[in-house]
Amino acid sequence: MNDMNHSSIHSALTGRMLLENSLLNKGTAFTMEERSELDLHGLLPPNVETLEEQCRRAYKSYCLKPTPILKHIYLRALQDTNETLYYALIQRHLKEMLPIIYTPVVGQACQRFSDLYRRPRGLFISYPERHRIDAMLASFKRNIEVIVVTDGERVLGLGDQGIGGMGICIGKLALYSAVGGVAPNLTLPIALDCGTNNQELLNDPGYLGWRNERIGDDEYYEFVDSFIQAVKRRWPNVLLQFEDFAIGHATPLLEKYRDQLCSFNDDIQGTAAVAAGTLLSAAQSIGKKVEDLKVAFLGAGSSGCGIAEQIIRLMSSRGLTDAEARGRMYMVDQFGLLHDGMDNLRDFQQKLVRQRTEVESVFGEETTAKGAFLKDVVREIKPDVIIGVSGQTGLFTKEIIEQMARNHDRPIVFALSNPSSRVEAVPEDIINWSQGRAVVATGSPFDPVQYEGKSYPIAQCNNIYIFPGIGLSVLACGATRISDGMLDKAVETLALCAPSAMNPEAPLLPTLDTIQRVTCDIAKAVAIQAQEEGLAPECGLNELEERIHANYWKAEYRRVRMAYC
Ligand SMILES: O=C([O-])CC(=O)C(=O)O
Ligand SMILES: [Mg+2]
Repeated sequence: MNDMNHSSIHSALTGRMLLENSLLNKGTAFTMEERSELDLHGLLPPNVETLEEQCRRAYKSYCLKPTPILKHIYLRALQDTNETLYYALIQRHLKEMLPIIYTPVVGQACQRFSDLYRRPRGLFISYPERHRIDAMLASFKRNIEVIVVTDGERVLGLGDQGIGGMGICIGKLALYSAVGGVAPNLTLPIALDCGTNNQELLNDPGYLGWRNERIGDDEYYEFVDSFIQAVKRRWPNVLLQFEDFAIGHATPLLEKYRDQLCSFNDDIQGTAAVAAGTLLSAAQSIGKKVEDLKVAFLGAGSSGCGIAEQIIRLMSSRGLTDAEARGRMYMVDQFGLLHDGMDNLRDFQQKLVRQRTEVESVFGEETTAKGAFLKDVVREIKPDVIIGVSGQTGLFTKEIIEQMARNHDRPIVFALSNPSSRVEAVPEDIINWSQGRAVVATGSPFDPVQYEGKSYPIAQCNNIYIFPGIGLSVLACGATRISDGMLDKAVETLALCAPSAMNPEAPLLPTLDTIQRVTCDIAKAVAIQAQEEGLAPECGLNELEERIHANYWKAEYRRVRMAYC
């Protein structure tokens, strides 16, 4: 049991060194007693503040920062100075600060990572230093329970950002703590520096990563493998989240390692789970059965195909055969609707393609040869749902949305590419072009849209609704793997928690003021499933609930005492 919420902390550090440690530092909240015991007198202004007072003061400074990226820089500096205050502050202003510490502003922080770099956080493992991985991991004396790792090759929809990908790992882990209650000292962000093919970074004299083109696949897989094996030696029970790997690497890495250590890919499985959960809510709110829907995807990379596979499992759990469910998926990429006559299909696309003969009979030979694009698919197939994971803005055109609105009374439109600058169409346009009838979700946050006197909330269909719950679950129940069954439970639970489950006019996803409670519900459902599958030791429901509660770290100060060695 994790008693860190209540007990005092013993610190071997005193004086200035203690104030430099962001996990232990309380700044002006060190009491006079602590200041005496820990040699802090004179190093702090004399007025002792409460956490609440510190939050008010920090919020004032935050508000003085004129732009989102300056606000981000302020919060990151606070995180590196005093983590308890940082989390207390963002939990009090979650709706306002989430877009600053996470998507979309974190995208800019990744793009400008080297310019903004100030203090060490996390681990940078570069290819030329690959022989030192064990020593690097050993240098972290703490026990680590959750790692988010990236190679920075596909950061959000912003492409190759080299070591700038560290920014997204830091952002994800901040949410593990702020939303999922994973104590920050148990988390570690890692950037695997395999070089970069981003010419701008390579030309930038200030770039802090390894100035080299990305290594080839043979070296790459060997490098990642030595990293994974070192992690398994150092922290065999850690939960490892793969983040923002490029499409060619994401699925092979997931397939190779998901049975070797407790791991999952956030962009494939996390995004898939939140998208399927949101689709279930959307179907309920328009009075349709999810298994009756036809779904077209724009983008058939690892995320798009991951979402399709998750929806197939959802439909199969509701009575469809696997083949019937697959028959409802239409994957479109830059070459058109995927069919089995196409060259260069990736392994993970093979099971999602249509038959060429079928495509030809619907679209004709000429269109099939050129590629049947989303507008053709929407016109001829009349999907109930379009899901954009293309990483490119503007691809949900007025023509496509108007056609969707002609086909269906309540078309479902998910524009999931991140950050906001990459969204397939902005919600305001989707609502206007469909005369207020489209059911809309996006990956990045958007304000509600006003249309003809009515306000339309826009669901943020982002994996933030999933990964913190998985982390909390693993900590509480000790799961050794993340199975498909566990993700299916996250999907069902998310949809059950959606306000639209009670009222079809209400939002499709839980609002942010309830996200911590929803995360605990997801953690519980996922843990029960892990136990049923033999992936976690059995315990009673009460004990499980207690463990979730006990593991939920709270951003509160604890008495710091001197450790006498
Ligand atoms: O980070 C986010 O907001 C969601 C995500 O994983 C991605 O877009 O790669
Ligand atoms: Mg991602």
